[in-house]
Amino acid sequence: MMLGKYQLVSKLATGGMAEVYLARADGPMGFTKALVVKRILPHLAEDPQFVEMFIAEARLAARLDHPNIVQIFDFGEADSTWFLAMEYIDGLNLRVLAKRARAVEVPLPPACCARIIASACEGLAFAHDSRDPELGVPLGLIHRDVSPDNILVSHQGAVKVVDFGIAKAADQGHRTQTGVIKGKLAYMPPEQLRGAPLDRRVDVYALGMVLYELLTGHKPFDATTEASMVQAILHEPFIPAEERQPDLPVALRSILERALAKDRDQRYPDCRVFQADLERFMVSTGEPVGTWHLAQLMRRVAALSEAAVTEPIPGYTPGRNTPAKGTPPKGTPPKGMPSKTPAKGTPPKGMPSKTPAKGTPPKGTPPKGTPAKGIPSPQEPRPELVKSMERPAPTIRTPTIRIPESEPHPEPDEPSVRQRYGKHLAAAAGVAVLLALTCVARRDEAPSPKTLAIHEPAVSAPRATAPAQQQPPAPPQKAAEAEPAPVPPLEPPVVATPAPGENTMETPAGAIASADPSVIPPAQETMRPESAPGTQNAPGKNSSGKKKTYRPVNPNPVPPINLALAQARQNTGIVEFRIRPYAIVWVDDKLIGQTPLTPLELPAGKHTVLLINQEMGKRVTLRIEVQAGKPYILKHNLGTE
Ligand SMILES: Nc1ncnc2c1ncn2[C@@H]1O[C@H](COP(=O)(O)OP(=O)(O)OP(=O)(O)O)[C@@H](O)[C@H]1O
Repeated sequence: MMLGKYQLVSKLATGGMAEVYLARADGPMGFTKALVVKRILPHLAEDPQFVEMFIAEARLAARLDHPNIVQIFDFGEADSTWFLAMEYIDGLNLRVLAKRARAVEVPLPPACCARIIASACEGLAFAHDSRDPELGVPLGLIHRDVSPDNILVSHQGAVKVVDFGIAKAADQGHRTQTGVIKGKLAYMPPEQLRGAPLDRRVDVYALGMVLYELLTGHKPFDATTEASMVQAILHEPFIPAEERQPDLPVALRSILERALAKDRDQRYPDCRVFQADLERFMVSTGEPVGTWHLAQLMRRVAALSEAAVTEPIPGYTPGRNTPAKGTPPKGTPPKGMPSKTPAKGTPPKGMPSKTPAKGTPPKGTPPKGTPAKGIPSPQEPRPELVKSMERPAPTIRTPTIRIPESEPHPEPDEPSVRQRYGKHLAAAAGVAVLLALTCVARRDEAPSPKTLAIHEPAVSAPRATAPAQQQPPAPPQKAAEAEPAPVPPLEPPVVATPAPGENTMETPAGAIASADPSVIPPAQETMRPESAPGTQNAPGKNSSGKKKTYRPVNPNPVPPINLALAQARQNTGIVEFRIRPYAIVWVDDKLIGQTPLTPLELPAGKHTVLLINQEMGKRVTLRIEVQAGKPYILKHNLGTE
């Protein structure tokens, strides 16, 4: 789906007033860029107050250029709604990070928690100190909605504050309704609940709440209702963090006491002073804790989460018992699982994608919670890269491609349906009350090397694959360990004659499927490398030695793979992706799109394919080698990972 000039690839989250999408911008000469597009929820797009708030976010956030604040690229109106385009953060928000860490029993080290909050302090302090570029006067900008959802940690360990949606500059005070509470209740200091004028200390308090949660895994109050939460924030002392976490360093207890003081005069006066205390604590530990350490933490959590999710689930029935997004199945032993190769780099560079096949889920609407109907059971075969060609090929060869490690990959956040504590405080006699509030995964060590079996498709006519389908696939990891050989090129392709209604994605290893037209998307385009026809270039490079770029080919209608091949250039091959149940596909760090996709034209040579299924918590890296003039079908069942 397009929004303005942006291709929306998949939804990352639905917030209180907007939807957040992973998106891609395509430019001339194959230029592409992955980014995030945030657009006002349809039912709010006609509400002038929300539109104004959204536009205010754009105006304010666009002024902020700081490493700890998500950068805004663009802002505009399209399809009767407003949107923001911003930097894509390849990582997790703190809510998800803490949840996943808990699920796999990876403690968040106090020093790492301090590092995260100190970095967020730095970003917020920058915002607080920002000045009008023309007048030079302080803007009086405060965030007012700091929460674990609005602080992101990238896989590279960068900490970024997002969502200045309700940020308010001092000079905009007249535009804000008196008594309206915005932000998330649990993170609001007393003065915000009382509807008092706010200053930067509101963000100090909220950050203190986030720190408390990171350190203890709990909120400082045990309130179960909004009213009791308000009561507790206003009048009750918070539960001492050491009661929740007895071994909490004393210095951090003191820091929490000061950050969470009900009386803001007793609180840190600003985020810089707060940050300074956190930095002192980190220094006192005698160990450095920086970006690299956060990246390590992210990798560990991601790796264990992935391992947990991929553990065979007793009684698992695809389509019914699918574990929650990013949540390891109950009973999965989290300890002792192998850690995975660290993620490195950021994949977000995109390239044009394709149109979904008939009868397949549309882009941006991945199946919720459960795999698509017909997903193979976990016992079913490992991924296959199956070549195809329009002739029967009765024999099967299974050379393997070793996949030495996982590559960095984006791990889109879990879609969150959060409550927006939106509205209406009735402030009365010092006690305000309330509220109509609503709206709402690498490898540290060498992982088991993955092997991608490349089968010379033994495909005869429509249904010649039955015997092979009954064979369980050989464990590819073992094969890889035994054969750490260089990646072999793929064999000449074979395309099977389709059988009506056949879905070949479950075909076991060694058996090539048929090229069922129903799974070949009638997409609008494939990709073609920007290199001179007929030239043989180094893998990943064009004839001038520069990094390859890609451009869409085959305008409407898009041919099936064999036709795409016929139109391909001499030094390229065609790869079709058949991924179960679906995945966001990156090739060579370029975002392709979400399956189903039309066949992709790739330069001959080796390529890295990254498959991400956020709902299943899966991030799989595959290495493939493409030969010029040949079509391939990359089959992978994430359900059997
Ligand atoms: N630039 C980004 N890169 C990656 N993920 C992002 C980005 N911006 C937002 N997200 C994801 O989307 C979620 C919601 O974002 P955001 O808080 O900006 O939306 P919102 O609609 O303003 O939500 P709310 O107003 O309810 O706080 C974040 O928690 C994060 O997981």
